[in-house]
Amino acid sequence: MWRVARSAASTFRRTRRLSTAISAPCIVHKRGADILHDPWFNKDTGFPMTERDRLGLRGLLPPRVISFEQQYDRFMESFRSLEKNTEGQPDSVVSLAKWRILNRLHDRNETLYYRVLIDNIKDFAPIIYTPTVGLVCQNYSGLFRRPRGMYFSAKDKGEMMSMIFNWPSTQVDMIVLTDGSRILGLGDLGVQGIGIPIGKLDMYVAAAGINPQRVLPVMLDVGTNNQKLLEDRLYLGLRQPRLEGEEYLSIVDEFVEAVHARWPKAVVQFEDFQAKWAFETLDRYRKKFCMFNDDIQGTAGVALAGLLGTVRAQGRPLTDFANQKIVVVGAGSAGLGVLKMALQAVSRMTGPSADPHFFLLDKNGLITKDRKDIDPAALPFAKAHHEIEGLGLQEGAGIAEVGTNNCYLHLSAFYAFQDNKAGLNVCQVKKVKPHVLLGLSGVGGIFHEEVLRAMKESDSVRPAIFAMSNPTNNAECCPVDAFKLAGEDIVFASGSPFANVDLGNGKIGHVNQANNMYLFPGIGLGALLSGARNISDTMLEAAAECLASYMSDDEINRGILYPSIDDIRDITAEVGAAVLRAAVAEDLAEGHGDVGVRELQHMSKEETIEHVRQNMWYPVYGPLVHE
Ligand SMILES: NC(=O)C1=CN([C@@H]2O[C@H](COP(=O)(O)OP(=O)(O)OC[C@H]3O[C@@H](n4cnc5c(N)ncnc54)[C@H](O)[C@@H]3O)[C@@H](O)[C@H]2O)C=CC1
Ligand SMILES: CC(=O)C(=O)O
Ligand SMILES: [Mg+2]
Repeated sequence: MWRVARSAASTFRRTRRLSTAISAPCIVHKRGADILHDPWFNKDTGFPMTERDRLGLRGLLPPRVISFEQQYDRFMESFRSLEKNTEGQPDSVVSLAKWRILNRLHDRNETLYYRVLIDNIKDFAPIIYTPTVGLVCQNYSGLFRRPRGMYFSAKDKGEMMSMIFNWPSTQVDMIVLTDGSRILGLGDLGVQGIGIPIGKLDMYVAAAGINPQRVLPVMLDVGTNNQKLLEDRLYLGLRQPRLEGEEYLSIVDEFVEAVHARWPKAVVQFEDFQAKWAFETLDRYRKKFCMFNDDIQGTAGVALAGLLGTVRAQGRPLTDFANQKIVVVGAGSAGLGVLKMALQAVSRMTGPSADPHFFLLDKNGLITKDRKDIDPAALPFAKAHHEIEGLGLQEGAGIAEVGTNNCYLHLSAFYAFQDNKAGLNVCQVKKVKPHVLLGLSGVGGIFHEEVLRAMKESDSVRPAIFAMSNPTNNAECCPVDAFKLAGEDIVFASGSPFANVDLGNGKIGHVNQANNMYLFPGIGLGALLSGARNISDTMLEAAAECLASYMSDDEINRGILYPSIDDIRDITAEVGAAVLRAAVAEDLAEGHGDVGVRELQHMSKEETIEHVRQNMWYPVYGPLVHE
């Protein structure tokens, strides 16, 4: 089941470029300046003379034709000089300046934008995705110049079925939807959360090769409970408290039905909903539509793949996963999603009477069966009295009012945090001696010095620390401190990117990025190309298994749990194929385009991967033909 082999991945990017160098003509319904102002078709100075004649562009551009490669180089030169010119300025200023220059290109010329994004994904993902996207959302109303995506608000009730036809593209394959209620670890950002669907869909184009003309970022604005935003005169969303209960659900229902009516085969990804609505909407729609919740389900698969990797890194057989003591800090949509999938994995390994060693904490500390008003979703992971009394633990152990006084990157800041002894009760880590400490709390710096030092006493020869909260400032700890305080042998992963740590003597502490970006593009693409009626647990497990088995033993031994982001298209092709095959095997597939189910059924695994690759869009200037 858990294959350990690397595909012929590294050759993929090169061959893909060659194979798409000649692209099919694209029909445009516009002429002249309208084309120049349409980022889907615009080539700027790259329009050849024949096209300038055909499309009424002669005279609207300077006479010299500049090649795609020259345009690419010119953009990269501008980007590099911006980097140079902003040297020494605060990180937030530099990050926003980089986001602006990329966003301007996105607004003007999508082909060039996606080419620079794909070719420089390692440098640009932190700008269009976490962490900078968080800053962009926080400053959205001020940064706003042009709309992107669609906005459905509580004031649009009864109108959504007609509004959906305002979207200019005839076909939509992927939709990412948020209500802005829990944006990364930044809380309720109301309409400003639209930056997240935009960033996620940029990753879909870059990683899964979804055609950018077929993606739709959506904001469902049902109000906000963020007082600061409600009082901000520039705030662009509805100035009203969030809708609740049936009122809220009726808005989501109406939107989902409108989408389904126009694009019945579109895959809908729910993103960054507060936990109660994340679970409720997943439950409500997952059997009716082809949808998934990325924070619950995508994160779970990525975390599980990483957790299985840590078992391999300990030199243990994968079945030893059932014996791992895992402390999860954060019992929201992400933390519960991870534990649910981990429990399923243990059950597959040991049978239905599985008794995993999971400990779950939320802001009120350790969750036990004594908890009053326990969240039903947390109940399967709540500890019974007899399970913890021997450890000297009790309900709420580790309870503390944790300030969100963020302390990252610099050890001195962490030490400052120690003055506030609140936070994760170090005794728990000392008493449990976990193999894995995994944070999905959204609370920056909560894995403070004492906690990290206590991980040295872990029962594992290779303890793992996953500080998965985003963006950077909300990470539970930074890798420099983790390697310094918990020991050089740890395996480390964070949700947002950090640099590897130089441990001296030529040794490197590898920093993994445990982010759902390694799975959601493949889940969406596999679901789309299979034409799945819905996205089942088996399809999600197939995605996680594929990621878990992608890394070689040598990489795992070096603490490398996930592929480089440079290989994101390759891993996405494999994950997409695994999801597609699972959909076919489960009889959920209906086929896509002119490839029917029977054809999908007859594809070998390698043929499926190749089929997925061949269906990835790649940015080149194709000939434009006026209708
Ligand atoms: N790396 C990745 O791929 C992903 C990371 N995340 C990150 O995970 C974080 C949480 O996301 P959700 O679960 O959706 O949020 P959520 O709001 O649903 O859950 C947060 C949980 O943390 C708990 N918590 C808050 N303060 C705490 C404290 N001091 N000690 C212990 N627990 C505490 C809360 O009680 C709650 O159970 C966010 O920062 C998000 O960015 C989420 C999804 C994917
Ligand atoms: C990565 C992601 O989905 C989150 O932090 O919410
Ligand atoms: Mg998310």
